[in-house]
Amino acid sequence: MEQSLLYPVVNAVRTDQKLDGLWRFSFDAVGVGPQEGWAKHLPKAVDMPVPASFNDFFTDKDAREYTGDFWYEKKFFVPADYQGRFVGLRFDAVTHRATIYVDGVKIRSHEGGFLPFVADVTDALHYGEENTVVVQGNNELSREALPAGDTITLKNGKKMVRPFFDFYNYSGINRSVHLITLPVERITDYTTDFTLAGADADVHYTVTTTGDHDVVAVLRDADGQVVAENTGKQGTLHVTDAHLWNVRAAYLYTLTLRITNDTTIVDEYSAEIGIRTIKIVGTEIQVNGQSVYLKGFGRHEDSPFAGRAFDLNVEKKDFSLMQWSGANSFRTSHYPYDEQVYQMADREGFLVIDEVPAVGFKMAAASFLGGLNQSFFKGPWIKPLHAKHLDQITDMIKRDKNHPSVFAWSLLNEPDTVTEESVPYFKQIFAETKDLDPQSRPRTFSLSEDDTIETSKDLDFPDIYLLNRYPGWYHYAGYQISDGEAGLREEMDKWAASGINKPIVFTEFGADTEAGLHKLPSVMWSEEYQVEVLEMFSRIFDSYPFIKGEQVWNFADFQTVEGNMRVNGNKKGIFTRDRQPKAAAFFYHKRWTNIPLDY
Ligand SMILES: CCC[C@@H]1NC[C@@H](O)[C@H](O)[C@H]1C(=O)O
Repeated sequence: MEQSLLYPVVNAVRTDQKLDGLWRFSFDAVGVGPQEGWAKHLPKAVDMPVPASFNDFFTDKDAREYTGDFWYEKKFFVPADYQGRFVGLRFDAVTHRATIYVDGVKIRSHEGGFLPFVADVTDALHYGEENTVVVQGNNELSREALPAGDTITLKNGKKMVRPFFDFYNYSGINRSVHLITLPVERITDYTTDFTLAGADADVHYTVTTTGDHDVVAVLRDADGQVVAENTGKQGTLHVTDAHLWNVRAAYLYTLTLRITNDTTIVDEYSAEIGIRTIKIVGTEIQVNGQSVYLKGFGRHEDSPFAGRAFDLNVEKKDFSLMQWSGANSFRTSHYPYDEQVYQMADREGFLVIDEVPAVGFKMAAASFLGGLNQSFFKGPWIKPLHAKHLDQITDMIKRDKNHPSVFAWSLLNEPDTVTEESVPYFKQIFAETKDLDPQSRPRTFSLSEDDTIETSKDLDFPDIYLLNRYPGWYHYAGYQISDGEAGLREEMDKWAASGINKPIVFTEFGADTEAGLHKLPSVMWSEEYQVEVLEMFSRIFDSYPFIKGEQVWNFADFQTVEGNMRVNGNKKGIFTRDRQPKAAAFFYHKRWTNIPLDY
């Protein structure tokens, strides 16, 4: 668990310099790096952009599919006047694990390819001189790490991953690297929670610091006017006539936390916050006491050239298309996204299901890829896996807890929940994560086709049921789709008869579609057929009042491993990978712009 995951800011007492750009890069297939001194300097290297996945820059398959250790190096100057401050290198994400060296000195390691970590380099730097940072990365998969998979060795000695999940194992320094300096006595974390009282609101806050000086909290409205302030490392800011943050009607205040020593500012941290409440009331998802219906997408951080890298240009385009489609929500399938995504969602009033990469926890997927056919939760890998799973849930909530857009935490995607062995695992992880979120937002996970109201052993745990269902594609497809609709209606009737008192959100449904393929009457893979599948699901969503959301799979076509069921990736996108609309995009533009928020 990281000590601080505050997003870097620049002010009178904090600095943030991005080290993005071209780094030196080298594979290390035979693992000679450590003994050959690569921690100090890479003997030979190519230029590699950061942030970016390295895979798609290469033209030879050994390089694109490379599995194992890889090394990055960057020289950076450290001003003399940084001495006496905390100096850190913040990696927004290195996939899947990394060890950091400065001038040959090992600083730390980190496991988890989709969450940030800070290397404290304060005592390792040469101040007033140029320094060298080296990153030893690794992208192997295993059953005891997230996301789950296998790494095999081919007869030619080369390693290869076999993911138990359906997105390409893009690897590298996928998000920005920051050189940050902070005061020695500083703010390391803060929490916010809200209560509404008529037109007023109370902002309950706590602040964690490294010292004993007190903290002043100041809240400003969108016009920069102070609306409340309080002294104390915890307290309540009372806001008269509060302007609430609402779905697709965002309003953001600025919370400024300051450590002062008489007149001097020791440290200061400001962030945008949205005053809103999230509650599950029976089968309703309520924002500020109003029921909301989720319209939107499962997504991926995925685009041509830079792979899984965060790209602000792509993100801006994606939000523009989501707004055009009439969406109001998305799931960060299947891993926490770059912090800037949540900042955009805060500003645009989107609701976000925030998900950790606990994907592939189902041997069926492995057997689909030629793995074992046993209960995933019975394997010897479960103990080390659980530790990493808990660590990544903890850091995801620590990092994202103050975003008004985040309304639920998804702790797994499509795990095996039909075996008795899964129950103790779920019981433990849900118990351990119960109090991590000061706002006690719903915790959930998605249920695959196998995990129904009759077969799943773990239905007591989630606060919302997320269903991933594929009649019309993986079964009852083509001309048999009418059986698929009948079957899903039968399942929904069973949920209805069960007296469930929790909301259901469909977080995956759809059909692979080759853009530009048209057929009358339709056939599978045609744009016309994708619309028929989505129309079928829409009829069902409109038939059951406890269905409180539809997040179609997927926003855009995305890269996967190669396979006889993938045509250069997963083509279930409503948009193509270069973000052009298929017919289904116009279907949703029409459907969602005519569905009211409290549908
Ligand atoms: C039947 C499982 C469906 C599966 N669910 C997880 C997603 O990450 C995949 O992309 C999706 C698919 O195969 O399209």
